[in-house]
Amino acid sequence: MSAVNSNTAVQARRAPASDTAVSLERVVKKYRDQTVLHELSLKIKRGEFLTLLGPSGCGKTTLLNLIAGFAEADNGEVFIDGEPVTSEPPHKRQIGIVFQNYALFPHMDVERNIGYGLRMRGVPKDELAQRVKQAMEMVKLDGLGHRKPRELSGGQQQRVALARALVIQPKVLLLDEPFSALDKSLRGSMQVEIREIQRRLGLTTVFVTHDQGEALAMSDRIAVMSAGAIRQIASPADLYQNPQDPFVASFLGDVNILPSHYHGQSGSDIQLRLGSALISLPRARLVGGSHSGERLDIYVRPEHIRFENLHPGSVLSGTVVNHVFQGDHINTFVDVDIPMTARQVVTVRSAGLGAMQQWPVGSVVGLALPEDGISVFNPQK
Ligand SMILES: Nc1ncnc2c1ncn2[C@@H]1O[C@H](COP(=O)(O)OP(=O)(O)OP(=O)(O)O)[C@@H](O)[C@H]1O
Repeated sequence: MSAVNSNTAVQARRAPASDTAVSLERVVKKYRDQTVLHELSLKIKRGEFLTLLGPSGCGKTTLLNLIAGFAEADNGEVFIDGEPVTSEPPHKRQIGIVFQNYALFPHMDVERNIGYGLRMRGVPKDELAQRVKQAMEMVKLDGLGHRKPRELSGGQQQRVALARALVIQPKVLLLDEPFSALDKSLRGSMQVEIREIQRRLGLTTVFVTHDQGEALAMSDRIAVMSAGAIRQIASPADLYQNPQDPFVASFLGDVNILPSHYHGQSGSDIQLRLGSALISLPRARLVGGSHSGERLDIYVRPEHIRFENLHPGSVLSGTVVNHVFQGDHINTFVDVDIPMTARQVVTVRSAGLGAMQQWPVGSVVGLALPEDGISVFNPQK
């Protein structure tokens, strides 16, 4: 047998490398009598950029702290690279972290801040200097090595924090709301830069934010959290287009909620009564089951509704009450009368100025709903 063949044989006997970098299994975290995470399970793939998105207080930072080792689970297990680390202290987990306030050491200059983790690990001086230099180049901090944090801009401080996290060659990078102290334009460019570095290094990254736009723009997958649980985890496009939960649908982008009633089924379609109109949708758009006459909420995003000349078959009709110019799109508010339920204002989003010119305030319009881009939820379930 040749050397190559025997090598192959050895590899074949080995278990295939898992594509899971971090795994949490039924973790529970309590603070006194408050349960902050409820038997939460999550698998983070190697090299992916995963975002924890949710409103304030839903448990995002707590989850990050369990991965980092700053907090210990009351129940359940945390694995990194397949090894249980639930009781391991933070310094044994090989994790890089960028905190919201960066947490730089004020008395150390940039180089010493970045080299801190390597000094703690006893890395020899020459190698340390080399790695600090590389990290500084990567985050574009060349020439600022001898400045103290107070002599840096917010964006530069963030670069130091990022370099300090990257220089230890972490198994996982954790980012806890790292952009919140930056102004809007800097935030956008740092998002792009961090994502480029992360991709180049193939670095498994967990990012915490409560900013939907940031999550949609940056992530391979988003885990939407509320009240200590993950409601849905999927790619940004899938979450936006196919939410499986009303909370997810309304947390990720604007949505109109139209009250309807289940009418019946025909083949692979369901029929809903919306006011006096009967509409047919693919069965797959309804999340959960329903019975005849039961109330169902139709969730439709503003950009999926179309204006039409009012005609007897129009699903919805209403009066334009306002146009709001937003630069790249216009939001038009239409006061809609849904017979047998209630009047409500529906938002329609369109690109360009066409809708504003064609349907001035006061116009009576018809509104068409698409089959795609609609989700239907049973509010009783
Ligand atoms: N050390 C602690 N002691 C007691 N309660 C805590 C502690 N840390 C967090 N909590 C509580 O746990 C819950 C979840 O907090 P956590 O910081 O994880 O939420 P979050 O989603 O990160 O919120 P935010 O977006 O505001 O940072 C909150 O109700 C919070 O008050």
